[in-house]
Amino acid sequence: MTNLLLVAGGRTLRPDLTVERADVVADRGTGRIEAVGPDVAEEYEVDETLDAEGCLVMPGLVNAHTHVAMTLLRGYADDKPLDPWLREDIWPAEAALEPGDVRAGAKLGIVEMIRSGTTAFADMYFDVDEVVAAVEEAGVRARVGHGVVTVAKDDEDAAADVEESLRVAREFDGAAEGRVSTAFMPHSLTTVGEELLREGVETAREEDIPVHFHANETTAEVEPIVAERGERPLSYADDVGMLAESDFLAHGVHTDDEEIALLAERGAAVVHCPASNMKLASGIAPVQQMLDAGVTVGIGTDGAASNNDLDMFDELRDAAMLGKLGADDAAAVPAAAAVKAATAGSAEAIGIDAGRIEPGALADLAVVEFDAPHLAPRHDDVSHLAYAVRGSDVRHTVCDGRVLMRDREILTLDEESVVAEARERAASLVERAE
Ligand SMILES: N[C@@H](CCSC[C@H]1O[C@@H](n2cnc3c(=O)[nH]cnc32)[C@H](O)[C@@H]1O)C(=O)O
Ligand SMILES: [Zn+2]
Repeated sequence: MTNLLLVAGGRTLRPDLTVERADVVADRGTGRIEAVGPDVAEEYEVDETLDAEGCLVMPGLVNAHTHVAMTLLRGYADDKPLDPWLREDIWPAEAALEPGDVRAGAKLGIVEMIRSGTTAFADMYFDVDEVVAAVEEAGVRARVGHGVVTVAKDDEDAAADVEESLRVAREFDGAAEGRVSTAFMPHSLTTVGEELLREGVETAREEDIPVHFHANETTAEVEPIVAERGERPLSYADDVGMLAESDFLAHGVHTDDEEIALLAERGAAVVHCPASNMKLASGIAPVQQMLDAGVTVGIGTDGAASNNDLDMFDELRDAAMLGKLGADDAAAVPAAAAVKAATAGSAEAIGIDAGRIEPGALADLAVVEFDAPHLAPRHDDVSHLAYAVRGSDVRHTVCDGRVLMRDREILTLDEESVVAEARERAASLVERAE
């Protein structure tokens, strides 16, 4: 047994975003790409082959910000701005969530992601052991964490929430044979009090734990910080020490020139969530400006209740479209930039060594079929990835050198029972919540 997987006969998206005829050999032992090239099939003895004839082999998409178990709340409350949506609908429903619900919702979301070619995600939620169990079973990769909210909690509960986030970050780092990594995850700069935020971040820094949080998502989140502190939110975040190179923040919609310069200087990444920003009418992130400044930009779906799906192809199209609208320039966020953000950019943002097809990189791949009418003719594969491919065009998904979906059949989870359980649990959750 060689333990090698061959992805044969396809065209391959290279790190420089060019496309060439090339096979890919992945080592299931190391989980890494062994070789890429037009003739590598002849050089290796492999024991498993995936047919990619007529397909494009690309890095697995990386969903750099989500709350995966929120699939159970998909379509539960729509058409409201962020603050009332969270306070009146989402948080009360989440208060009724049981650990088994989080497991079921996470599995549903992971099935959806595997189907649409996403191989890794960053997740902020609670009952993180359930998310980890789902990741382990499904075979995907994730950076997970417990979201801390201290507002409206007494001192003891608030401190316990911070402690839980640090505990989770310590305990699960390296789980699922190394496919799980972690971060300390204060929910946002306005939902976590300053003292506990500083303490938590300080501990995270001492222990080399990355920090992930929501920031500058709406003006309603920016204004109180400016009013109270006389400084912009990211200047405050910098002062707290949460803009290190390992750190990544979700949204960054309302960021000014100085904040963008600060991000570029410190090396913290921004995860752009265009669908969520449109749906909650949060605003338009200055993505092209961030890219021009040298900020690492990834893309995320955010939770399914504000999207309402976890299809990263939708997301990267939205990123390209909204980037143009926001910059008032059709040349802004071009196809290649959007594809890069959803792969290498997201991988860099959340700190995993994936998102590019080259020897040595993690063997996380999506094989996209180009046969459908909406993908004809085939002038430019990268254009299609940004503007025309849908998640349902993904034929095979590979993570860590292991095939998770072959010919649209998920091998690691029983899709039918995952969907059935999620439906049942969502129904009783809503009953309990109301
Ligand atoms: N420990 C916290 C939970 C925080 S998890 C992260 C939270 O982010 C929420 N969330 C989802 N989407 C967004 C968004 O776009 N902005 C801010 N929060 C969001 C999500 O519903 C979840 O409650 C508690 O006890 O309430
Ligand atoms: Zn979020």
